[in-house]
Amino acid sequence: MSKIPATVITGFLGAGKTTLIRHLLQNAKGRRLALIINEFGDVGVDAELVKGCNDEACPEDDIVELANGCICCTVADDFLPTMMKLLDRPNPPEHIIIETSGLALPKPLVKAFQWPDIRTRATVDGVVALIDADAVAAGRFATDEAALAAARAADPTLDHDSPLEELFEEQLACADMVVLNKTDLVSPDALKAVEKQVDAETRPGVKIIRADHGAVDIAALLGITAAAEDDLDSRRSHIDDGEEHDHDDFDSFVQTGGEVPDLDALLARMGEVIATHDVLRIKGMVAVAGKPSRLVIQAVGPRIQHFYDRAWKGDEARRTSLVVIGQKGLDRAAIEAELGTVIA
Ligand SMILES: Nc1nc2c(ncn2[C@@H]2O[C@H](COP(=O)(O)OP(=O)(O)OP(=O)(O)O)[C@@H](O)[C@H]2O)c(=O)[nH]1
Repeated sequence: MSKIPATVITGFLGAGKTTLIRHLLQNAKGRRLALIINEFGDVGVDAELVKGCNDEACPEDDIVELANGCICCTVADDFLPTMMKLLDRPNPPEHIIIETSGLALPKPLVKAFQWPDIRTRATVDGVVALIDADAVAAGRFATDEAALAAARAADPTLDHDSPLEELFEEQLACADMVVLNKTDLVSPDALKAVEKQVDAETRPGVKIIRADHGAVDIAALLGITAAAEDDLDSRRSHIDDGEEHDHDDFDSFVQTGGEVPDLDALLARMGEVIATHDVLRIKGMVAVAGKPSRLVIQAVGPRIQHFYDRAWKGDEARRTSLVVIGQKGLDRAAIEAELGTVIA
């Protein structure tokens, strides 16, 4: 029996994983795909957006959400049973795509493919790491040496680099292919510098391809045949050295409310909140007063994007829900108060 290939899509918060997967589904060329989506924060925006594709390549039944925290920490409880269910279907998918949360370490997930129940029936075709070229060029993953020294002085047990840098290294070290995304936002010279920085973190021979809005040819992405689960030792991870990985370095919460009376006021306030509190990511759905459609809002660092995705359904409450993610110490009360002034 041939094994069902699975592709793991990793990459930091907002790198463009969902965008790439939507592109993949829309260009699946007749392949039947199943999707496992793991998201940080429980608003389920990614799954909603992917389901919104309404694509034959991946009907809603083939999209599974894993919302109980990061996939790397819930492998046994969530991921394995989900995989078994997909593999046990009378008509299993041709290829499984797994979107990890932006804070997940890919290695424990790849390791799960060594479990006896899975190993004979599925294989990791490839780990694809998405990189936000704009964020790398802006130095978001570089260590702020002064801040690190101060943190170590305050907590001598601190045993790793900045949490963002750690994830950047971790996700690239596990990759079989890197997609350098958001090339539209950086200059050619900056892109070359980013490529060099990325190349330094990958294993030898790993290909880096450039992309704009995750537009990568499905033939390049699927069918890498890496069997990554057989090659774990070459993929270095901080957890190999016995380091803990419990996501304590990040904080997140969901802010909910009613309608937003003035969208421009919300956008302006979000911009201020992101800058003041160094928020990494905000995403969610907004009920804008007087509008029949719901608004999807996305912020990655200082960049905020929004669009109306579909009409509110008759039985749906017109509510606003935003996931806010930042580094440890995020001032939730202050952010809630500031955003609360523009959400009813
Ligand atoms: N300018 C630009 N924006 C992009 C590109 N790719 C994605 N985006 C935008 O970046 C934001 C985040 O994209 P997502 O695809 O949701 O990122 P993600 O990696 O799935 O995010 P998380 O699941 O929260 O980690 C969205 O507003 C996208 O429209 C790109 O190539 N260029």
